[in-house]
Amino acid sequence: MHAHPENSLRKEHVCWGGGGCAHSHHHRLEVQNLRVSYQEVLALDGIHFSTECGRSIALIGPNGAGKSTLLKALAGLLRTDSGSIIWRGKPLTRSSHEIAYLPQRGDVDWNFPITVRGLVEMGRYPNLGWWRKYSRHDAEIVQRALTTMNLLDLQDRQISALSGGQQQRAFIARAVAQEAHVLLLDEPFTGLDKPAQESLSRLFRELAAEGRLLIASHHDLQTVKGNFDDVLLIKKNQVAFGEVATAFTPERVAEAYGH
Ligand SMILES: Nc1ncnc2c1ncn2[C@@H]1O[C@H](COP(=O)(O)OP(=O)(O)OP(=O)(O)O)[C@@H](O)[C@H]1O
Repeated sequence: MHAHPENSLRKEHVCWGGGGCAHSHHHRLEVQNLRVSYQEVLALDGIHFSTECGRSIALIGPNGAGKSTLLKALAGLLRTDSGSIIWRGKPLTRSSHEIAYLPQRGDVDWNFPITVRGLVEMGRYPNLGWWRKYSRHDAEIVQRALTTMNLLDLQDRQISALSGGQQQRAFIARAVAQEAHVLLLDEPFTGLDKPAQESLSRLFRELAAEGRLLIASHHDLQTVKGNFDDVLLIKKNQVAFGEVATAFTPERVAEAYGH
């Protein structure tokens, strides 16, 4: 059965989503000694961390540090050279509907002709086998995602006719409809004004409280504290990982940014 977001309990006991979540176990994501390269360019090396549903992680590092690469690798979209990504105890070898990836704004064709509802409905397709029709259950989940993300009034709008904040919300609604446990977001705050950033940050807290795992690349060092539980600092290699309060020190930031 599918857990309703509104039924989700306390974050230390609950993983969001359907089935198999014993209260004594957490859905864990473990990354072990990950290395990724593009032909001769080594983009990531020695990335290793372990986390669980209910956390939000800021992925920080200078330009070219490998943030997008790591998010794509976690989404199962890239071939890795070595190391492993273990999701719920099993190696992740390809993309999973439990893990949703939201690309950088610049990588999305916002003129693609699709309505908000159509985009959110796309979230159901990974769950549909070719033999199964889009059901009333699917429609309910889409409706709930649109409601949760406050998009009901905008559902018939083309995504090209939305503000940046609304576009982000529509993409997150798609991930919610997908019943993703893990949300990988590439620079979700970029291009949003203050109110939209604040509402997105509130939404992140809610999604984490529901028991989802959020990993977002982030450029604004001033807003890490308060918006995220943990930080993963990288510069091709891993510089630090841990709770923001302890791992996000000026020394580590200087190490990652090289000054
Ligand atoms: N398709 C590609 N082919 C070759 N090299 C690539 C490719 N994509 C990324 N790279 C290289 O891999 C490294 C990591 O890039 P990545 O985009 O992951 O960094 P990033 O931390 O997301 O950067 P930014 O903050 O600028 O978005 C860089 O050296 C980049 O030039």
